Amino acid sequence: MIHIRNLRKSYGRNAVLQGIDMDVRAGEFVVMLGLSGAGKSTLLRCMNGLNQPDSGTLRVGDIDLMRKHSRRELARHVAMVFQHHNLVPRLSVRKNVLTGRLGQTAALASVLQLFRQSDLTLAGQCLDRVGLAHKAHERTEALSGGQMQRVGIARALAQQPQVILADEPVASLDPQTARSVLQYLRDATRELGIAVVCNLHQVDYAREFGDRIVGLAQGRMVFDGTPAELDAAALDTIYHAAPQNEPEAGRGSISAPPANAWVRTAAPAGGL
Ligand SMILES: Nc1ncnc2c1ncn2[C@@H]1O[C@H](COP(=O)(O)OP(=O)(O)OP(=O)(O)O)[C@@H](O)[C@H]1O
Repeated sequence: MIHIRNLRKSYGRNAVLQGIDMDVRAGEFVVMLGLSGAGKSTLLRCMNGLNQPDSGTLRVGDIDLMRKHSRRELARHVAMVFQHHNLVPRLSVRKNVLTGRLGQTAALASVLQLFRQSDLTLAGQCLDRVGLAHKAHERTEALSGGQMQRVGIARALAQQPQVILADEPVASLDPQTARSVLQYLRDATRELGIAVVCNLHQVDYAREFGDRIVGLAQGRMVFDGTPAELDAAALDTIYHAAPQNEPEAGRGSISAPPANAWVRTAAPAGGL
């Protein structure tokens, strides 16, 4: 579903992605972990066509993102769930979900916000999936933060994408609400066979919800394994990476891990 090879992206002299190799299959829930600045959002934005990589291979479904492609074409494949959900507060919940259809609606109908009956039915089904069908006609601003994020998920599902990219979708939520939001996301994507890549800062949630966990450090993938394999040594590799070109004694290989491999080091005293 997602195919990435030797992907590189720099901002000026800042080499943010330094040769990422990654494949994500349909129905797989991949959680991406890493320190702030590791390059997680940049990688998601490349997958969503918002950032243009410098070089490498990046395909989502049958779209080659290294070549010219239309936003509408990409919207049929990729949906995004944002940390701050990016909903329009004064619109109804259903209208916000329907905006997920705009990329696939004829241009004039989009401008006039005319939707087919099939789109209205789909919006209802997507809201039902996140347990909010009864809120369809309420103004979105009246919802709680967790409910708004569930509307954000429903909007992403309404795009009928092959891939959902979620950038810290539960960062502003309390633990109980965060878990329920991730559960809705995981259930919906499993049942629909959608591939998910989800950036998180919470290791516990990564273990609980990820089928697979990917760790980024300084623009390189330094871990790729199951939740069970994410032990203290792996966490050390992800979160205590030495600055590039300045390897610490005994941890030299982390600044240049072999492609698509991860490096075990001694667990830090006290763990994370
Ligand atoms: N538009 C931009 N212009 C210049 N530099 C950028 C831009 N976007 C990101 N960067 C830089 O790229 C690096 C990686 O940023 P990125 O947001 O991808 O990290 P991250 O792992 O998602 O961090 P966080 O967990 O804090 O969101 C950082 O050094 C950041 O300053």
